[in-house]
Amino acid sequence: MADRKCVALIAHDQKKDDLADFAKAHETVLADWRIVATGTTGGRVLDVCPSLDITRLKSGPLGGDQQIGAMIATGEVQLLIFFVDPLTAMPHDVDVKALMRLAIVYDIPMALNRATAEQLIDLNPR
Ligand SMILES: O=C(CO)COP(=O)(O)O
Repeated sequence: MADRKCVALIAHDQKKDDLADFAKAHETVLADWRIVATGTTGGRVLDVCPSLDITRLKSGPLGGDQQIGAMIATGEVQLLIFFVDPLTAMPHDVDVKALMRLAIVYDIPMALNRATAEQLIDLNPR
């Protein structure tokens, strides 16, 4: 439904289990959102929450982060939940930074770890 807000879900490889667990724990709340996700992350979340309305974009290193950044710029994404791995070098680090930058530029709520996501998921009006 077009009137539902849209959340973007992304997790780096070492954080995908954690994001899938987070999504399962908040499945009822997430069911009220439209969801976009980078390719692999979206697949992992759908494995545990098959009923969720998730649009899978490209994988992060292949442009998925940039797709979500563009959706933030056009006002299509209102919340970013991105479980970042700070201990692994990423070939697409510039894309990750660009995505975070656009979330700041457009002043949307952005959770970069689970503790913050746990706070935001309940605060945001749906
Ligand atoms: O790399 C990512 C974010 O920077 C995530 O992409 P995937 O969900 O496709 O693994």
